[in-house]
Amino acid sequence: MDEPADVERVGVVGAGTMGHGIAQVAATAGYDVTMRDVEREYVDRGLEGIDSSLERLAAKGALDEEPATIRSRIAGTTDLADLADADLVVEAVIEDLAVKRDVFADLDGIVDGDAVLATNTSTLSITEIASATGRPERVVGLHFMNPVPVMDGVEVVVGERTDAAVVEFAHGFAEEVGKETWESDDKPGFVTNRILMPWINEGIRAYDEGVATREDVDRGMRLGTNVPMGPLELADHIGLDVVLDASETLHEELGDRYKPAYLLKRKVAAGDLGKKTGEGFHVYE
Ligand SMILES: NC(=O)c1ccc[n+]([C@@H]2O[C@H](COP(=O)([O-])OP(=O)(O)OC[C@H]3O[C@@H](n4cnc5c(N)ncnc54)[C@H](O)[C@@H]3O)[C@@H](O)[C@H]2O)c1
Repeated sequence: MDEPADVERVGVVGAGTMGHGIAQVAATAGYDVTMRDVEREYVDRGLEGIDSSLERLAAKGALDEEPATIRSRIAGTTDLADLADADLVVEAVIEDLAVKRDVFADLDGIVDGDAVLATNTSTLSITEIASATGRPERVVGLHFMNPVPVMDGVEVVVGERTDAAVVEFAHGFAEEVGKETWESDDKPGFVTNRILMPWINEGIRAYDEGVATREDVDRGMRLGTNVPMGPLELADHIGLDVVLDASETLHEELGDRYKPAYLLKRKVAAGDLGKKTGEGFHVYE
């Protein structure tokens, strides 16, 4: 099973920001999808997120099928065993190595030995996650970008033992769901977050040290470097807890130039996690 066209069912583990986006693009491409989270409430929130995103895309004329037809291909569950018949599973649970390794060990015992197991990790080692399974050659990084239905790219991350055919499969699957790809070796943060996280942390420090207002830190980078979002608004969009987890991994692996900004840690401690809690560096209505 190394051809994306042979995939019938895609399993997604985690129904949060990334998981429900991945489920949506897979179903839009015609795959049957089973999406799992730990609580029914989180599964339902993910399904609601998919419904509203599909409605928005339909209103813009961006879908070839009715939202209800796409949605009928997605099943939500709290039982990992319901992913047993998946040919590909994409994991998008919290950015915690121990949690991801547990999920992969469980998946390894549930899904067919031929199935590919992919992780959406932002910074963690594909090789360390893969070693929790008995099939490290069939484990690969499929790093989708946020928001998944909107962003054009997927980073394919190659672990120490990932089979070349599985790397090829990962590129092919991402293309099937409408994305362009690039490839990174299994090094902390891969291409994107190795470069993005220090940029965000430097934006936070610049604001904290009084270089400019938060609005002008974002405006300066938007207008001055032609990026769609400045560092503070991008951090809010990603989720400050996700930014802190990623920054801490990079700091641990790559040293002091990756140290998370003090204010980032203070905001996360206060529970101001960005758009998802209504306040991060900016306030959201
Ligand atoms: N947010 C981003 O911009 C972004 C971008 C690229 C990659 N990522 C990565 O994607 C992954 C998910 O991030 P997110 O932003 O969607 O986080 P999130 O907090 O929105 O969602 C994570 C979900 O995983 C669920 N979960 C936790 N343990 C689980 C388990 N054992 N089984 C099933 N579900 C479980 C949680 O209940 C939650 O709903 C992380 O590895 C993150 O680093 C995030």
